[in-house]
Amino acid sequence: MKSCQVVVMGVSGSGKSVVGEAIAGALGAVFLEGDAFHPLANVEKMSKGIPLQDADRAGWLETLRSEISRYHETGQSCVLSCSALKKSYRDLLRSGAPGLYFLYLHADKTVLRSRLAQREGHYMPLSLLDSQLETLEPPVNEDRAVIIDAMVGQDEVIAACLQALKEKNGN
Ligand SMILES: Nc1ncnc2c1ncn2[C@@H]1O[C@H](COP(=O)(O)OP(=O)(O)O)[C@@H](O)[C@H]1O
Ligand SMILES: O=C(O)[C@H](O)[C@@H](O)[C@H](O)[C@H](O)COP(=O)(O)O
Repeated sequence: MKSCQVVVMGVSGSGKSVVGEAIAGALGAVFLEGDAFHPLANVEKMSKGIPLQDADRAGWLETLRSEISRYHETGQSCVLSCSALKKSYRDLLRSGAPGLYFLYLHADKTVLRSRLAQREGHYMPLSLLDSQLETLEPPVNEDRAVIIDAMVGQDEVIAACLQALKEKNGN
């Protein structure tokens, strides 16, 4: 199987973490939880309901870029969950791992709100969803980026992601 590096992207509640972990398992790839790489200052901000700005995200994205770069350089597969809301953030990640795939989990606000309202044990409050949606630049017509309908059941979303990678990368 050809190795690949993949980012599962989308706003809070779209399913990046659960879907990312599942597809990493199916591919025999390492799963990298993007949220685990935030500096404490970012977590504190988000916990207080303060949206992150470009400057807050810069160091975090740089860390993620160097993480996926290690996998690219050693020819190992990894799946990273990361909101990657703006094209400039995605381009930064691409610079660390040429050929990087993006799977964008798309869901509408009503679905996202209800999922976040039910999610437990996460620092990200529901109140930040609006700013996430305002900041989001969907990866339309971007190289190796696939838009996945994430409003269906989790297993269907995972299957659609794996199918997309199979078509693009032969996995
Ligand atoms: N396709 C889905 N259908 C129903 N619930 C889902 C689906 N995908 C994710 N969830 C649930 O929604 C919540 C948010 O998922 P999560 O993976 O934490 O999203 P993100 O990492 O994008 O913020 C979790 O409680 C998760 O179990
Ligand atoms: O699981 C979530 O709710 C999200 O992943 C959330 O934690 C946030 O989206 C990012 O970690 C970083 O913040 P930005 O999306 O504002 O860059």
